[in-house]
Amino acid sequence: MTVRVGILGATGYTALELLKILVRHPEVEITALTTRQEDRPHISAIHPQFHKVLDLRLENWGPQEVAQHCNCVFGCLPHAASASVIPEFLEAGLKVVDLSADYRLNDPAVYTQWYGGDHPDAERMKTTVYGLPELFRKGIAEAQLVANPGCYPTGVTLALAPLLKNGFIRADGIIADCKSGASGAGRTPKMATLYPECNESFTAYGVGTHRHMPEIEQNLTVYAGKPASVIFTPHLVPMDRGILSTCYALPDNDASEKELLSLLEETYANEPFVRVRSDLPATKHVSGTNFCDITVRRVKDRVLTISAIDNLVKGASGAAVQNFNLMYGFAETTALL
Ligand SMILES: NC(=O)C1=CN([C@@H]2O[C@H](COP(=O)(O)OP(=O)(O)OC[C@H]3O[C@@H](n4cnc5c(N)ncnc54)[C@H](OP(=O)(O)O)[C@@H]3O)[C@@H](O)[C@H]2O)C=CC1
Ligand SMILES: CC(=O)N[C@@H](CCC(=O)OP(=O)(O)O)C(=O)O
Repeated sequence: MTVRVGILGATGYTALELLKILVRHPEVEITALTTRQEDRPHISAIHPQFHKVLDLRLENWGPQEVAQHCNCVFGCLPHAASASVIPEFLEAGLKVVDLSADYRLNDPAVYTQWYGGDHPDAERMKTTVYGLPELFRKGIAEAQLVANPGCYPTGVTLALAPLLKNGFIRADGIIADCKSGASGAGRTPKMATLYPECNESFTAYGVGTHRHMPEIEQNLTVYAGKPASVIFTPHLVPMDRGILSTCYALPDNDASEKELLSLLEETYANEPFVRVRSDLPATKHVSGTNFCDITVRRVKDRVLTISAIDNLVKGASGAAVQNFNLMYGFAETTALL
């Protein structure tokens, strides 16, 4: 079965990473790439990586034109822009993997608090499946719309959720200290990620105000069944890609470091994309891959987790293809290993 696939916002970084994966996917034909540009640029003019690989032009198409060419779309648009078009694709019968944050939270009041304004599609957001297969696989296969997780929440949630669910850490007092490469901010120019601003510099941002804080709390609360409270602080690191997350939690039992590690190993024993390690993860070890590497340590009166992902792969486009594979009944690892 060949799925005709479209990518919305094809000039950006997550789209570039999706294309790299999808051109190798045996069950995919890429049939639509969209941009707001009017001049129908060839894909190789936007992403020169695809010279002699993909012969397709980007189109300034609306949902109806895209729907005529596709069975499935990946939404690589900014927040809000995504929710303004996704309902039309769903009504036209397409499947959608949305990489934006628009359908990740399931409480419209929390959305309003963190994103401002009312959600334009509030009823749908309440029930949209959150696409982190390792913890919420049930439901993805049957879903028409999957909300792909945020990059920071992916690394933090995979590390902490099993420890919380199994009573190894407390739900209060969790700290997530995370560092991201600049591609996390997208290709659309922003002051903070201009080369002279971020090169040879290292800064925190969004302290106490970042929208991934409620997403992390929602994930932990839903998975563990305990209301979790997390202080999340992101940092911008002068590297292209990768996220390293160091989390600090209060223990809820007397488990040794070995027992903590064993729990994570057992939880993820059959997961192709989570590697529980006794040594320390690094962004270089996962760069360009769909892996999340995790370790856990017991230091004084705290449990520490350290996890590494590539923000553009397991934190975005790799996870999106993992979800796509589940939605279409393909082997979950297709085009990803
Ligand atoms: N970068 C990352 O690591 C991650 C990103 N995400 C999310 O994925 C989505 C895409 O991110 P990314 O690829 O990095 O972003 P980019 O800034 O690289 O690309 C965004 C794309 O959206 C299009 N676009 C921008 N503004 C609008 C608008 N108002 N209406 C319609 N189209 C618009 C642009 O296309 P054009 O200008 O050609 O029209 C561009 O191709 C975002 O929601 C982001 O938050 C999620 C996880 C990780
Ligand atoms: C370095 C950097 O700027 N990172 C982005 C994370 C983007 C992302 O993954 O998430 P969303 O899809 O929720 O936007 C940020 O902090 O906004």
